[in-house]
Amino acid sequence: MIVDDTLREGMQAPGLAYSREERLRLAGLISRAGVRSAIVAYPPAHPSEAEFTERVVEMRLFREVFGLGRTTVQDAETVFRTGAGIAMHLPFDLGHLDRAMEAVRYARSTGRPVAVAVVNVSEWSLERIVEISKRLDSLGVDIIQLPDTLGQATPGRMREVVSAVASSVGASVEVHCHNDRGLAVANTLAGLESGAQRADCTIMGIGERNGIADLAAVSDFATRALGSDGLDMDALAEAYRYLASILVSKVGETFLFDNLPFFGANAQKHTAGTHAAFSGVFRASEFSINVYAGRAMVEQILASRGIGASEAEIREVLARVKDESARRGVCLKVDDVVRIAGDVIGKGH
Ligand SMILES: CC(=O)SCCNC(=O)CCNC(=O)[C@H](O)C(C)(C)COP(=O)(O)OP(=O)(O)OC[C@H]1O[C@@H](n2cnc3c(N)ncnc32)[C@H](O)[C@@H]1OP(=O)(O)O
Ligand SMILES: O=C(O)CCC(=O)C(=O)O
Repeated sequence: MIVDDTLREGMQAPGLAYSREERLRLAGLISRAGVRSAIVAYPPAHPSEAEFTERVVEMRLFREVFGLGRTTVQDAETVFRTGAGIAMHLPFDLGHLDRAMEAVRYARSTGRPVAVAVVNVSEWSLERIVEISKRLDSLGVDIIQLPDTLGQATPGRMREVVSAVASSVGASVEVHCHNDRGLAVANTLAGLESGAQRADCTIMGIGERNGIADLAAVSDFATRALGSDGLDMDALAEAYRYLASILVSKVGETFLFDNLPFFGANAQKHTAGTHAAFSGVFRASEFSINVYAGRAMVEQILASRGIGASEAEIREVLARVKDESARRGVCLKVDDVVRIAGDVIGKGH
């Protein structure tokens, strides 16, 4: 099954933030193409994300709607309140696995569908991935997602990981492959051939850094080779055209080159706040700033400009950055963060 991630992962593409109207129109076009499952937003990031998720649930655009959050009880509650299924990602280190499992247990207790991402499958040992997957399976999660978060896997590695997990669990297996080495589609297809029933994809393959697997390519393969229900390609083409127009107007034509593996600059940019917080795993020091920013990202941006701020000031700057990005439906620049910091820090003196 194709799982659309354009509405959530897509908003991690460098330079992109949707307005509410753009995002709703895009959701309608994706639904009209016949996509049945979608991860639509990250509700714990900002009230606008929760509100959008609620709206998509109410509109019944997809058979399954998921909101994403961390493996914490608080994030699971926030997603639960939207009416959506609860998708959660593990942290990028394995220090607090028991706490993460408690949050998964809580999510399961709500009765909603639960998907959990065992992140970073190109980096962790096969034994560890299988062990964690079995623990998740014993808690009764519906979907175990296997993301190649850093985009470093090969098709052989995805085959190995997916076969090992799929043969050890009863849950459905979903793949989510990043494109840093240009292998997102190949790795996703390798996952589908090895026992994954579900694949996360985005229109034009957009997403964090230079994105994930392209939806049309994966859908075409799934239809031809695996006998999946096909999508309406004419309707899908309209969604592609619409997203291309958003990208050109908001990011500019440079996006085309910047998003290439190897040569483009996007592979060195982060949008996800949680990535900036794990700087030992994610090394980029350039940021695309929207509602997905976090405290660590703001702190790093201010430090790069030699601006010191207290914890409370950083939180206040972050809240204003997110509000402004959501209100204007655009990404902010580093200079905007500095301007906002000037207001916040100035106010306190
Ligand atoms: C693999 C993926 O790409 S999954 C998608 C990730 N997407 C995003 O991160 C976008 C949305 N993110 C956000 O809006 C923000 O990062 C928030 C709301 C989640 C958190 O914001 P902040 O509280 O300001 O924290 P910040 O982003 O700086 O750091 C993330 C915090 O979450 C913690 N964390 C990250 N992942 C997890 C997890 N799975 N379970 C528990 N804690 C986690 C980090 O350790 C860090 O904690 P700390 O603040 O105690 O250091
Ligand atoms: O859990 C998810 O749906 C997303 C995970 C993800 O984006 C990643 O690990 O790259």
